[in-house]
Amino acid sequence: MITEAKQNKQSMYDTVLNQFNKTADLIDLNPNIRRILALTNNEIIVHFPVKMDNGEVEIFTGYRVQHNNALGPYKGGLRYHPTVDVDAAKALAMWMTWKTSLAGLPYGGAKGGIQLDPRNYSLSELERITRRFTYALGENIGPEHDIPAPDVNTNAQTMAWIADTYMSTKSTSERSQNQHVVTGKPVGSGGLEGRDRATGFGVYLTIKMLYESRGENLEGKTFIVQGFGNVGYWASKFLTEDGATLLAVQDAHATLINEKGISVEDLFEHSSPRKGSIKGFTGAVEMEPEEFFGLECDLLIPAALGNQITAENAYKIKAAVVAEGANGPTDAEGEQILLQQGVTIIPDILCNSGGVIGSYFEWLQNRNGELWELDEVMQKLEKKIKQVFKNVSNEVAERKTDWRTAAYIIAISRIETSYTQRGIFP
Ligand SMILES: NC(=O)C1=CN([C@@H]2O[C@H](COP(=O)(O)OP(=O)(O)OC[C@H]3O[C@@H](n4cnc5c(N)ncnc54)[C@H](OP(=O)(O)O)[C@@H]3O)[C@@H](O)[C@H]2O)C=CC1
Ligand SMILES: O=C(O)CCC(=O)C(=O)O
Repeated sequence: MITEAKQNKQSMYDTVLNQFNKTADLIDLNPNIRRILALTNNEIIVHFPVKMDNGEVEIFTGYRVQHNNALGPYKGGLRYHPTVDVDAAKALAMWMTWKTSLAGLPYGGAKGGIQLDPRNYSLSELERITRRFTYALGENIGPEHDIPAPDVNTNAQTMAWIADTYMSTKSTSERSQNQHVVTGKPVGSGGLEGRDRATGFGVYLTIKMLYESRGENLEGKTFIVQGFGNVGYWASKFLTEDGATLLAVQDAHATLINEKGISVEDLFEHSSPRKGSIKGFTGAVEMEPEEFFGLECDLLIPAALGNQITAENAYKIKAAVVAEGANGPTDAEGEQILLQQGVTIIPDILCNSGGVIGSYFEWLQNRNGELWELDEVMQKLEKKIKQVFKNVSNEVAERKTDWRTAAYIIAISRIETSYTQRGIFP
């Protein structure tokens, strides 16, 4: 309902650079490392033709931005959305670098996608578009070089097409060694049990841990969620199973409210066959989209696009906690207002890091020829997320600062240490 970056005064790229510069000043980051991290390593733009169902040829533009690989291969999702452009991909790639570093994963950061609205294409057109995009990217991706994953409007099926296309470019004997060129694949094609819910689980767990650190729990807490896709659905499911109540949901087509609580499973059943849209759900009523952020609730979860919380709406927010399931949902001005209002923001690079941690497990599973069971995955995920949360929480306490600043200090300091240890910069 609210549109992304371009229509806002600040772009996502402005938002991430602002966050980075603030931290670089705070930690007195080595000036050479600062110059490197303020730029992206590679910005790949490909144009490729695809034959549509009606026989006509359409030309698409795809992007892959590789921000930094000081800590390991580039890692990050692919987004299919009309707002995808090089600036959006640059911002999202930078967030991946901070996120993988914060989580202590042996990865750098990348992001990309195609500028299109998938609703305008049939499934077979989307398959052909994805396969041609993969060919066009060529060796710019690879299992030890740059490993894509799902993001907005892409899913396990998209990843299966990419893996299949990429592997088909290899000799028969090398194919199986290339399965980990993407993560988030379907279980049965090298995918990891639990990767589907990993991001939403991380969102839930970080919220739960925050409340626990204050001697509270989720029982009786009310929340609202923007975006009811992979992240919004799974986060809502885990939260309601632990006693919280979902009051309102917003997607690109509707904003729904039910003060008695919305059934997450019923809403999911309703939305799945409708290409994800929640519109028309009878277990809630439609409300004005502009009133969504101002609803009385304990917790707000933006789980859709970037730059949604801005100077125009932040002052309306009543929730005491904002848990960033989405990447970059709060711009610099929005954040300033929230902090002044005493709102705790669980920052994206911590809150939604369960996804890339799950991807790391899938990558290891494929690399080592193993099959991990769901219980094992969820236990490992929980342990890792708790560890990352604790690190940030300690930094918050030590520095007496907000959660994003604390998370950025850890993430950027780790990259600085790596460059320094390698002796590149005195
Ligand atoms: N998938 C993952 O593992 C991870 C995702 N993220 C981030 O989480 C966010 C959501 O990703 P994911 O759940 O995978 O994406 P999905 O494509 O599964 O879902 C996106 C959701 O956002 C909604 N949405 C899109 N545009 C708007 C808008 N203008 N206003 C309100 N709602 C809107 C969509 O509604 P509709 O269906 O009507 O278009 C849909 O409900 C993104 O920021 C992504 O980068 C972060 C880490 C990992
Ligand atoms: O799973 C991954 O590799 C990355 C997921 C992603 O795009 C993100 O965390 O924003």
